[in-house]
Amino acid sequence: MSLPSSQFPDLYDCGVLVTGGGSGIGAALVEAFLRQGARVAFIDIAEEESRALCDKLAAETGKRPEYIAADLRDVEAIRRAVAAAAAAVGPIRVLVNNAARDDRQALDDVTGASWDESLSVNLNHLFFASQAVAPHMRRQGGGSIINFSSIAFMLNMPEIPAYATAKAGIIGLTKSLAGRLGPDKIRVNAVLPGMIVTERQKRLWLDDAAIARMQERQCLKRMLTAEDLVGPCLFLASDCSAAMTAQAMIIDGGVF
Ligand SMILES: NC(=O)c1ccc[n+]([C@@H]2O[C@H](COP(=O)([O-])OP(=O)(O)OC[C@H]3O[C@@H](n4cnc5c(N)ncnc54)[C@H](O)[C@@H]3O)[C@@H](O)[C@H]2O)c1
Repeated sequence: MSLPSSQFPDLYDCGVLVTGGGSGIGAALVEAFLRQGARVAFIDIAEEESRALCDKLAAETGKRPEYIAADLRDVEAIRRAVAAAAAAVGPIRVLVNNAARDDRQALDDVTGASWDESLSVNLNHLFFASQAVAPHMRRQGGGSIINFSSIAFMLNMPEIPAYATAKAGIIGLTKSLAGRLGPDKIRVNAVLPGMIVTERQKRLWLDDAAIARMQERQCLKRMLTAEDLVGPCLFLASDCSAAMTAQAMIIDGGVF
């Protein structure tokens, strides 16, 4: 599938920050916002992959996103990265909290440290990136924050207890931030992807049988890809969704 052709004029020249933009869905979003004419920065821990993405997009689109290397598990690093992003692309009006890591773990292998680490890579940074970006959005009279949750927390997936907990927590976080930031005209919404077949997912977790089983549950009988998240995220970022906040949008081909 290719990127949707729709243009959102209010995203032109707009400062956008995507976390985990170096691969998968985040990379598709970095490209999509660039193609809208936005000024795009992204944070990622995977330096080689991220720099390769910047080179590829610069060659293909004539525009280079700003890559900021940082570990989102470190709150001070988040604050520095958001400041660096704003210095590079100007005031941030859209934040996409996309980064995560869906490691599998057997129940008996979970420790206090591994549980905390999972919440720090899958939940905590969404709050701290939003906190760091809020003053920039306030100064511009508003903004849009998009939080990546997952339908995984509504399925019986026994091997991802901390990830599922984080993804459920993101719905609560979204509601709370939307209430706190609404008076500043900052909207906060969540997206819940279904099974999105990326290279990483195929390499680590998904075989043909798992993909076929999920398609059996979907209303739409096709594989979903990273590009399927682009239209919903552009819509939530743009003023087309100006009255929409505190919502959770499921993009799963009709599993739920
Ligand atoms: N792919 C799916 O099927 C699916 C389904 C539901 C929800 N989601 C959600 O969508 C989002 C994107 O998923 P994806 O499949 O594209 O994932 P991905 O693993 O391909 O991309 C995640 C990115 O985050 C980066 N990252 C991980 N830990 C980091 C850290 N500590 N600091 C900075 N960057 C870090 C990775 O390097 C990577 O580039 C995630 O929030 C995921 O939970 C994905």
